[in-house]
Amino acid sequence: MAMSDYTSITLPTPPLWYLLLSPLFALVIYVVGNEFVRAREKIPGLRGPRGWPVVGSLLDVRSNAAIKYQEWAKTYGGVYQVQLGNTNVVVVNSAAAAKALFQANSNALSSRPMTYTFHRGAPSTASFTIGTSPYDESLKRKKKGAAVALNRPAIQSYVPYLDLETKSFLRDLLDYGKKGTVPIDPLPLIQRMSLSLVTTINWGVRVPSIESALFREIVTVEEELNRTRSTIGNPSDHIPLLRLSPFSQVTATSRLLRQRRDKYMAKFDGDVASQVEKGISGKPCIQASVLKYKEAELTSEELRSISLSMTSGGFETVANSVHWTIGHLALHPELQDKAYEQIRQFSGPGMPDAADDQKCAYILALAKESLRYFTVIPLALPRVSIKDITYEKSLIPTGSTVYMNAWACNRDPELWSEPAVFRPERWLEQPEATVFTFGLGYRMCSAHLLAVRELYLIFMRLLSSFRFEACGEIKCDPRTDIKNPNDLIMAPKPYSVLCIPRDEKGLAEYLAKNE
Ligand code: HEM
Repeated sequence: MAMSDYTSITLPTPPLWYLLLSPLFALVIYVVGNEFVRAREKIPGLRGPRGWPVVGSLLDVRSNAAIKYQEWAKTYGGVYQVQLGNTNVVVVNSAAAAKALFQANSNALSSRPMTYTFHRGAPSTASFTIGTSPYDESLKRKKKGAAVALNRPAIQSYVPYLDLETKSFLRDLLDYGKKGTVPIDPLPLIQRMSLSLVTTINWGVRVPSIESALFREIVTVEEELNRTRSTIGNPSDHIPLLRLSPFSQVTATSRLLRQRRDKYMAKFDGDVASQVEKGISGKPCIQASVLKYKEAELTSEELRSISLSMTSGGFETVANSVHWTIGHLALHPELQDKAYEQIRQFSGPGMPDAADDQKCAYILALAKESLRYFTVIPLALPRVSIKDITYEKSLIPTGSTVYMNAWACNRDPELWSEPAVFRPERWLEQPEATVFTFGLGYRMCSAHLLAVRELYLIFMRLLSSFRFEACGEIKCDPRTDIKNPNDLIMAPKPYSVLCIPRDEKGLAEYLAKNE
């Protein structure tokens, strides 16, 4: 056949209806195929809501998932499965089941899921924070390094930092609140204290003021980055179809944020590394401990990952716990008065000692109650199983995603009477009860001892120095008043308080002498 014969062939024009309907056919084929995939993921024998095609139960839990999961437990029992788009999740909602699964199967539940939004584009697992790393040799090295820097003797060496930062916090409340005469939003002051605790404990470097550019940069970047770690709030983690959307800019945004974070991390890490190299014994800090801890054989990427973990793990968690609690205290003067009385009985007049290791039983109880009642990470951090687990009659296969609903476990009526009431006394009656807020098992919060010690001293000093009075309406109910219900770490809505010094002259004199 000659060439010209081919060029003369004219293809039939497809009818218009065909052109219009073919994307719809493709979508239907996708949805049907995807439903088979989703059905195959379900665990036989475990109950759970049916959910919708493609999205599963994602739309039902997009606002405050922990409360919805707690409600569903009434229908499906303490352990059930839900489908968030294509992610099949086992949700654990009772204290007994959480212990049976996360403690008794600590090793089997030692990994984390890799998500599209957060993990995509990262160079290697060594560069993830400890809390977002899957289980592998690199994670084991990082956890070993962190454990050395966060055990009891290490925490003891950080007491001077706790002392300094809590005093600075009192000074800020006194100054910005004009000795109790001007209402303030305490959040930036709380954030400065929490951030400076992280930076001094990790690198021996302070963030002395909320006016500093460094403060503003770190707060902005860390808050935004934590948003990309949301368990429920990134639909493209669970619905693969959405990843095709040209409007999905999340990954580009997180890349930019990570670049900004790398800048301040590199500066902090570099300063400590050069001190250690020159044999200068600077202030005790986590980075110096892990640099000197040769047995862990950490790579430079892993050392950086430990820094990232301390910042992302320690900043917003402590800050938000304090923020919720001050709001709640302002609404409950009777709680403040009881705490004040207990502190005075325990430590006499003057500033409570930073070296006191949580010996004032009532304030320790108040710190634990704050952790229980507000549960700032309501779904803990997601886990992935690395071995099969048998739970009652069901086999939870290797590779399953499992959420611990710490919120529901902390409010389990089998464990607590009146779980929806803030009552520190419950911890005096049941001192050995579990705080589920830090998770359980091998991947439990690496810094839970440090976190409780920080909160204890913060509340000791706050409540012995100030009375908090609400200014305008304070909405501080953790069931209804969350600022961004999709976030990983829950914050309350903004509010203002008067911080009235209990002994203005005595406090001002103490701070002038002791800073
Ligand atoms: C009120 C304060 C805090 C709360 C409520 C909290 C809560 C949590 C939770 C729920 C987890 C996941 C646990 C699990 O999967 O079972 C976690 C992990 C972690 N936290 Fe905390 N945390 C707090 C403070 C801190 C602080 C101060 C640091 C560091 C200075 C820190 C560092 C970490 C690290 C490194 C992990 C990852 C552990 C792993 O994946 O193996 N946390 N935290």
